[in-house]
This record gives sequence, C-alpha cells and structure tokens, in this order.
Amino acid sequence: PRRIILDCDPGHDDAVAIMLALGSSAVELLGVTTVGGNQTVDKITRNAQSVLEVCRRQDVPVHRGSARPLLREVHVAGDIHGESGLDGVELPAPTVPVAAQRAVEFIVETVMAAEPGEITLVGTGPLTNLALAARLEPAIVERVREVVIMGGGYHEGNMTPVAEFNIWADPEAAAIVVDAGWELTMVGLDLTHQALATAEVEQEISALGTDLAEFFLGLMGFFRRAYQENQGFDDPPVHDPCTIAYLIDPDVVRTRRAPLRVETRGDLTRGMTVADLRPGTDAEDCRTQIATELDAPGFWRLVVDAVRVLG
Ligand SMILES: Nc1ccc([C@@H]2N[C@H](CO)[C@@H](O)[C@H]2O)cc1
Ligand SMILES: [Ca+2]
Repeated sequence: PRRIILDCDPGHDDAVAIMLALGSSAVELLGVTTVGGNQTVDKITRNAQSVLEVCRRQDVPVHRGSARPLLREVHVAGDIHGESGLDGVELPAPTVPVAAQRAVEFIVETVMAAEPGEITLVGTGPLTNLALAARLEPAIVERVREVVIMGGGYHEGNMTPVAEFNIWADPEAAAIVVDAGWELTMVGLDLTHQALATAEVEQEISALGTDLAEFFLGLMGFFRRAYQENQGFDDPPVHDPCTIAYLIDPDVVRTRRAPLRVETRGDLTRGMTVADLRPGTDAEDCRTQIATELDAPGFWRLVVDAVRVLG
C-alpha cells in the first residue's frame, strides 16, 4: 500500500480524505499532521482527533503543526467550514491525547527512518508544515516518494479569481514545496470541482445505514448549504479526498506533466499557481504534474466503498 502522512486542516473535505484513507487497503495512514487553515490550529487538531474517534482509529497519531503561515496573516474559512471547522456533526471528545512530537518533527523523523521512496506526503491544507520540514531536513526531498497536494488551479481560483485558498493562505510555503525538486502532483480546483457530492451520492451513502454514513451525511449537509450560500454551487465539490483517490487508483485522476511555479509577490495574483501548459513542456524529466480530469463515478465508488468498509 501507499504509506502516507496526511497534513491537513479538517475541514469537511479533509475529514472525507481521512475516511477514504482509512477505508482503503491501498493506503496506509501513518499519521495525521495538522495546520491552521480552514480554522485555527487548535480547532483543526481537535477536529482531526474527533474524526479518528468516529472512525474508531485512535491508533493513528495526530501531530499538531503550525498555527499560522510562514509570513502572512491567519485567514480562516469560517464561511465554508463554520465556527468549529467541522460544523454540522456531533464531534466526539478525543480519548487519546495529541502526540507530544510536533508535526514537522514527525514528518522528518518518519521519512528519514523509512527507506528512500517509501513515504508519500499528502497536503490538503496550507503547506506551512511541509515547507518547514523541507527546510529543517533537506534530505527528505530526495527520500520522499511523492508529494500530492490539494491546492492551486491552472485555470480556476476560489479565494481570488486566480488563486486557491490553501496556496493563497501561505504562498511562500507553497513556493518552497513546489520548487523543492521532489515529485509533486498538484490536485487543484480544475480537478476537484469535478468531485461534486450530488444527491445520488448522498443516497448511495445513506443506503449504507451506518452511524458513519450518518456522520458523512451530516458533514455533506453543512458543506452543501455553505457552498450554495457562499460560492453559488448547487452541489459541493469535495476537494481533499481526490488526492487519496489518486493514490488508491491513479486511473481515477488524469494528470499531465507541466512546469509549476507559485506567485508570491503579485498583488492581484497572490498565491496563483502558474502551470506552463504550452506545447512540449510535458517533458519526461519534469517532476511536477497537474491533475486535469476526474473519473467521477470511479471516485465516488472509492468513497462509498471506504465508508462501507469503515462502518
Ligand atoms: N471556500 C473554501 C475555502 C477553503 C477550502 C479548503 N481549502 C481547499 C479548497 O480551496 C480544501 O482543502 C478545503 O479544505 C474549501 C472551500
Ligand atoms: Ca483542506
């Protein structure tokens, strides 16, 4: 299985990413690291613990990470994720304390203790922790098998017309991660806006008839209303689990190699991910790639199967 660390800011769709990782035998979730993003890192960390409680996987450690971006001010996404960061469901109190080791140390130690090419880092929040890890121990860059991020977009934005929230929140961290030189797959809004939680999806989940299915529906109910009221979407795009689906079954996500950079100095373009899609840029030795097309039925089949297995 792909052995991963999930750096995240749960967040409704981060929670689904955790459930998909736990419910699939193709992925081994070694630990969850948290970062301020959708909400403050205290709330995010508590949410991560609660999701693991609901999934009855308290064996997976939660390591707390950066409360704020490297340079920029904290901006949370309360309009989409609510005051708690996971509004819409009952969140059980954690029964296991947060790990003593901080997120960045856990990332570095896990990668350096494993064989080269064994560990995959998945980031579904601002990339502050991954940037700090690459600076604390540069040796992880050639040791990590692949970095997969939910963030950015080559033709789409949400925080601004040209920037996606995770990248916009900490553009300097994103630039460090994107420029580091490791294999990096950007699963941006162009892809994740195809992962819409339709009524049909909700019916399939509801038919499972388990407590976990109800938890999922509670998450999606709030996320749907928030997206309708604030972003004008009929059905909510469930961004973060697309990274996990790509690892479970690469055929579910079409990718294209392309040089990738992050704008950190722009005024109108703060946090823009600039992909070079001109002819001939998809060279074999290009170490960054972007996700372009989702097999939506295939994606949702993986999600429903995971919720069923976990239930
Ligand atoms: N409006 C909005 C803001 C932030 C997010 C979060 N950031 C990413 C999408 O921009 C996902 O990781 C999701 O958790 C989603 C919607
Ligand atoms: Ca997220």
